[in-house]
Amino acid sequence: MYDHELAQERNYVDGLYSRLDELRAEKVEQLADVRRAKSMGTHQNRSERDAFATLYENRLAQLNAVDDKLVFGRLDLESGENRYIGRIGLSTADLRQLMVDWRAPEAGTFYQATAFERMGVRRRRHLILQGRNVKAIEDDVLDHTMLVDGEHLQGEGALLAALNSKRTGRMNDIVGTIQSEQDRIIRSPLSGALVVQGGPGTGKTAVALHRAAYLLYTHRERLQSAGVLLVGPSNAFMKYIERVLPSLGETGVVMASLGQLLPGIIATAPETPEVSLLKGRIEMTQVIANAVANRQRLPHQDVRLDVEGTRLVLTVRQVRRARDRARALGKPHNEARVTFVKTLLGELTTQLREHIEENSAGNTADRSYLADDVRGSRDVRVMLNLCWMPMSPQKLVRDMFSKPEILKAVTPNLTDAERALLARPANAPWSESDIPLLDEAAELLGDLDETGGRAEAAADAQRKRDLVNAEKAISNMNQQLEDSGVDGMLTAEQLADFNVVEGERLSNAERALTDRTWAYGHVVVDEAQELSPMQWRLLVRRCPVKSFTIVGDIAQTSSAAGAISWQQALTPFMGERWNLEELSVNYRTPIQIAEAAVRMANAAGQIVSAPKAVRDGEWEPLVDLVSPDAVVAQVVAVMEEESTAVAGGLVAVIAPTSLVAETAAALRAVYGHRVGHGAGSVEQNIVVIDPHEAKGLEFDGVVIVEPAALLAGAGGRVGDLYVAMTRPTQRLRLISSEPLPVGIEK
Ligand SMILES: Nc1ncnc2c1ncn2[C@@H]1O[C@H](COP(=O)(O)OP(=O)(O)OP(=O)(O)O)[C@@H](O)[C@H]1O
Repeated sequence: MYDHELAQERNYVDGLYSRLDELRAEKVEQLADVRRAKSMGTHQNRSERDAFATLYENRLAQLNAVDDKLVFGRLDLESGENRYIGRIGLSTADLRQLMVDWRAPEAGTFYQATAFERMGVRRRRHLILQGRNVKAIEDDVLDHTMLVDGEHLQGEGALLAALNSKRTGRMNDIVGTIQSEQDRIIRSPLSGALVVQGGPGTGKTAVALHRAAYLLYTHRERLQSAGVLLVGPSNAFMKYIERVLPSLGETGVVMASLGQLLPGIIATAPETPEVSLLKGRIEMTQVIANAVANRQRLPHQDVRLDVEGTRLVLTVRQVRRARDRARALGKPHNEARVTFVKTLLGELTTQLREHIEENSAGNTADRSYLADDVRGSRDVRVMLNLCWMPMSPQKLVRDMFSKPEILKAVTPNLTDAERALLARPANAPWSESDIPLLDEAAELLGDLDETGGRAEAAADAQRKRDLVNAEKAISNMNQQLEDSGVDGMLTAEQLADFNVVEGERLSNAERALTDRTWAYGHVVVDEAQELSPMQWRLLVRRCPVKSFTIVGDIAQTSSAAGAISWQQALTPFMGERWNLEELSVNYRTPIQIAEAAVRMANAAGQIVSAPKAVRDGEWEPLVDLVSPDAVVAQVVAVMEEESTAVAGGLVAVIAPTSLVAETAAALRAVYGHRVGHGAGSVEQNIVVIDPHEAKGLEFDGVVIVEPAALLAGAGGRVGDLYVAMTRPTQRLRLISSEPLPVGIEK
C-alpha cells in the first residue's frame, strides 16, 4: 500500500519538476530574445525591453531558487479534490492548477487543520524529498474513516526529521512543517504592529522570515513599490538567515543589521554597554537638536566686512533677526540656511548700494553687479558660514563628540562623567549606537545640497509618477488602517513625498537601500528586545504607517539599552496600538538543556517564558570544573569528544569577549582550519564566538566557557548566559573555573 502510494507521488512530483524545467526553458528563451533585440529600436523600445529583461531575470532567479523541496505537501479534501502545496504556484499551459503556493489562502488549511477542527481536510500528507526524488511520505489522517487496519496516526515525523537534522551554519526555511500557532502569526493582517514574544527556539526568526514572504505575496500590489525591510541584530545573523527568503521565492526584501540602517555608513566599532546605554536614551534627540542649534551662531559683536574695498558692517541684531526668520520656517538646517543667507546678502547689498550712492550723488548707473560683489566677498562668505555652517550629519556628530566645548554646550543635562563616556577622537569609527544619532542629525539638517534646486526638475517629474503609484497603494492601505484603528493616515502626496529620489530609477530594493528617507510598507524586526529607544525612533521613521512585525524575547535582552518589557519599549512609539502574540513550543533545544536554562534564569531572579521543548535529548548538560589557568586547555581537550558526540556537526564555543581570541588561537593550534572565529565564520565546524554574536544562531553542540563570568558581565541581566545555554540542538557542555551559577545543575 505504502509503496504503491509512494510510486504515485513520485510520478506526480516528476511531473511538477518537468513543468518547472519547462517554465525555466521558456524564460531562458524569452530572455535571449529580448537581449538579441536589445540594441535595436527607439530609446523607448530599448527601455521597455530592459524592463522585460529584468522581469524575466527575476522570474528565472525565482524558478531556480525553488528547486530544492519544490513540493512538500498534499491535502486530500472532503470535496474529493487533492491539492499539492509547494514553494510556488504551478499550472499547466492550459491553466490547470498543479500546485498551490504555500502562502495562498487555499494552502492555509495545510498548516491549520487538526483532527478536532478538520476544515474540510481528510488527510494531510507530507512529501519528504531528497533532491528531486520523493524519499518518503507521511500522513496525518484527520478523518479516521480513512484509516486502514494496521495504520496509525502520524504527523510529527516530518517535523522531528527537520529538527534532528544536522545544522549547517545557515538557517533553512520551515515551509513544509510550519505549526499552526506559527501559521496564525505568519498570516495575520498587514496593518498595525504585531509583537511576537517567544522563548528561545520557538521559531520567532523562522516566523518573521516566512511572514515577510507571506506579506509580499498576499499584499504584492501594496508592498512591491514601498518594500519590506527586515532588521536583525548583527551582520553574522544576517548571513545566517540570508538564504531563507530566496528559497521561498522572494528576493525583494531589504535586509539590514542595526549597524546598516543608514545608507553609506557601516558601523562596526565595538562599544561598552555604558556608552550604548547613554547613546540609546531618548534624551539624545534633544542633544542632537542642541548640536544643530549650536551651529546657528551669533557673532559676539558687530563685525566689519570688506567688499571690494568697501567696509560694510554686519550687526549682531541683523544676524539674530535673519536667524529667527530662518528658524521660523521650521525647515531643516541646511534648507533654512538658504533663507538666512539670502536675507543677509540682501541687507548687505542694500548697505553697499547706499554707501556707493552717497559717494556718487546723481550717478544713476546700473548697480545690479553689487549683489555679486557681496556674494563674492571672502569676508562675507566666511562670516555667513561661521554664523550658519552647512553641515553633514557625520560632521555634526563627529564635532560634537570630539570637541569638548561643543559637547559641554549641547549636553546641559548630562554629568561630567556621562560626557566623558561620549567623548572620543574625531577619527574614531562609527558604532551601532551612533547610527540613530546620525539619522536624527540627518533629519534635522536636511539635504546638504544647499542650492536646493539642483535636481528639482527631475524630482518633479519623478514625483508625478510616484503620486500615481502612491494613490493606488494608499486606497488599500487606509482601509486597512481604519480597520485596526491605527493613526497616521497618509495622503498620496505624503507617501509620494517619502519616496522621491533624485536621478535615475533604480529597482525598489536598490533605491530603498540607498535612500535614508525611504518609507517602507512594512518592517520586520528580529531580536527586537535589543533595540534602544533611539533605534526604535529611527525604525518608526522608516515606516510612517507603523506597520510592523516585532519578534523577540524579553528574557534574552543583553544589550544594556534594550527592553525590560514590550510595554516600556513600544508605548512611546506605538501608544497602545500593538497586539501581542506568543509562541509556546521550543523546537530547538532538548528538554534537559532547556530546563537547565530556565532554572538558571529563575534562580538569578528573572522570570522567563519557558516554552515546552518538543525534543528529548540524549544528554544532561555536562559540566567541567577546572582551575582558572586550565580553562582554555580544557576546551581544547574536550573538543574531539564534543565533535564526535554530534557526529562531526557544528560546535560553537561561546566565551566572554575577553577570552574569544585566546580560545580560538588554542583551538586552531590543534584543529587548524576547522576553527573559525567571530562573526561570519559559521562555515567551519568549530566556531568561537561571544554571546552577542551567538544571538539568534544555533549549533549542534555548544561549549560555554566561564558561565559565571557571562552572568556577571551582563550587569544583572541573565541575557548573555541564557542566550548561550539555549543555542544547542543536541548537547551542552559548560567549562568553569568558578562555582556554576545556581540552577544549572538540578
Ligand atoms: N515549524 C517548524 N518546523 C521545523 N523547524 C522549525 C519549526 N519551527 C522552528 N523550527 C526550527 O527551530 C529552530 C529555532 O527556530 P528560530 O531560530 O526561528 O527560533 P527563535 O525563536 O528565533 O530562537 P531564539 O530566540 O532562541 O533565537 C530553527 O532551527 C528552526 O528552523
